[in-house]
Amino acid sequence: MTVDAPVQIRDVSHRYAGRAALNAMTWDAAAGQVTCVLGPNGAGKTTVIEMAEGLRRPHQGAISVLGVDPWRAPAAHRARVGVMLQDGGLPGSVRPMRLLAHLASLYSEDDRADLVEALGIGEFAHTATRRLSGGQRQRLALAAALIGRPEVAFLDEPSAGLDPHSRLDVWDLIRAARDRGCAVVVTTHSFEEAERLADRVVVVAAGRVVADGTVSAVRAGNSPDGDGTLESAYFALTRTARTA
Ligand SMILES: Nc1ncnc2c1ncn2[C@@H]1O[C@H](COP(=O)(O)OP(=O)(O)OP(=O)(O)O)[C@@H](O)[C@H]1O
Repeated sequence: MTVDAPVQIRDVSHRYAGRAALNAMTWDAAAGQVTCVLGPNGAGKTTVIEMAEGLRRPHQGAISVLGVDPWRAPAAHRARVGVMLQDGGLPGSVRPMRLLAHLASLYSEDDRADLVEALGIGEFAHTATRRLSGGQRQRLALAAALIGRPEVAFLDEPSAGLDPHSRLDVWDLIRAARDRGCAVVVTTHSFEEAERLADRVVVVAAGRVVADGTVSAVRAGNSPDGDGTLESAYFALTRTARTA
């Protein structure tokens, strides 16, 4: 854990209607790194990410994003943080080019053309968002999250449902964001995605962190002979949490 990490989750607990969803969860995401958050359905990934995005307030614990509590953050803070939600959250009647032009106008730096090129958005740039395929919408949502070169990006399953070419494009873009210093937080159910992208993985189960480290450290620490796969480590870790 580092004092100056742009994303700091500290002892965060949360309940929905009396049922625990997060239980003293603590992890960080560092600048210039991709942090992949893995965990079974219902483990608490979306809940904690929504809190870090300032959309939900924890019942206990503290969250800091770029040094401020995201729940109380001023509008200027939001311009420094990119968000890609699982359901896209895109307005249906707007055309991609118009949406990206509007978003770019909110930032000092206009990197629209690079994102359109990198994600192949040109081929559907003038089609209403509601008429786009799932994968096209996904690519547009990623461009919307990364426009303006945010310092922190929260990407919820960014490559889910994409064809193999688009997945590679998305991974390249995420690496480029990391290489320019962005703290990128990716939630995923894909071991391949985590192995290819993550500088660090945080495995959560039943609202708790059950492993946190590099892919190789998590692999080595959670297989009997120390050379298992991330997948086998994940199953060992999440099985333990389920029966705990
Ligand atoms: N708005 C809500 N009201 C009540 N319970 C909720 C609400 N949102 C989430 N939960 C519950 O909190 C727990 C954590 O849910 P969360 O969506 O954070 O999990 P997740 O790890 O993101 O799952 P998935 O992989 O399916 O997206 C689950 O038991 C879920 O049913």
